[in-house]
Amino acid sequence: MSPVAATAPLAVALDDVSISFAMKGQPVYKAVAPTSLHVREGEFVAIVGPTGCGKSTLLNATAGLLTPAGGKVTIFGEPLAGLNPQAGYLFQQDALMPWKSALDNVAIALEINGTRRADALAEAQNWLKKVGLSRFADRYPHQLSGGQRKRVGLAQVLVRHPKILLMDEPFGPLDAQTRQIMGTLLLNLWAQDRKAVMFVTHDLEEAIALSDRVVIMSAGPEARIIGNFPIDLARPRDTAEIRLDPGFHDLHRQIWDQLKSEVAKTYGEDMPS
Ligand SMILES: Nc1ncnc2c1ncn2[C@@H]1O[C@H](COP(=O)(O)OP(=O)(O)OP(=O)(O)O)[C@@H](O)[C@H]1O
Repeated sequence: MSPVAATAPLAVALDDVSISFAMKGQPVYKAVAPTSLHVREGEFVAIVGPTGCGKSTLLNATAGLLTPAGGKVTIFGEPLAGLNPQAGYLFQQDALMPWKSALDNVAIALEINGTRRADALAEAQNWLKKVGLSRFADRYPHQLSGGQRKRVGLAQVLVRHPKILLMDEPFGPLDAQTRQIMGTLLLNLWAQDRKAVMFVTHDLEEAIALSDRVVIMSAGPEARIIGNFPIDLARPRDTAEIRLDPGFHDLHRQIWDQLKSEVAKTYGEDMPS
């Protein structure tokens, strides 16, 4: 059981979802075999698995960026048709516009939905403050560090108040220390209104430090979810300090026991013993 109440409404229900890719002149690639994943309102779920297994693909199906070959995607009880309007998506790569300041990059997320510019700017300023960047509002992306650009990216997604947050290796390019700082910032912001989160990461420690539940995907092709580990560590958490908790080590050992055999399948004989 995840620490989130089993009675909380379902934000995302993937039921027997399978995903294939057709490429010219090649057999259809069955990336994801029928698999199911339910994420409740207020639940933070991390998805880990070997490289290329289909983690991003599953996130893309939830975002409505691709249509599954089979199964159902249901968002707050409604079948998903087209793009998921409830979801905010944060990718590994920055999605910032280089010709706009940090403030404008956040404000534009509201302006494209019809918010008046003055209101959008005020709200953007408010979010830059929440991510600790008030003093950098006028800077352009190339004048910001990697961690600062991630903060702008986070503000750009959260300013729209999505009910579901889809995060695909969002802190991947950052150094280990900045990743932990970003993790703690994310948890602090998340604690304010507890969105449903699906967080893809290669980093098992990061997955445990952040989430209520870690799910494991098997190696592809025909990957599916094969492990489900509730993370009952106390909140609020500091993502650096929680790693010193004995409970953290127990969870890491249990989950890695299952994950390592999937990782080994991906690397075959190249896997160091
Ligand atoms: N548009 C596409 N066309 C063809 N194959 C694709 C496409 N997108 C993904 N794939 C394949 O589907 C599989 C799953 O890809 P996906 O990006 O979801 O994996 P991942 O688990 O997120 O990988 P990583 O951890 O390396 O980011 C891979 O074998 C990939 O090559």
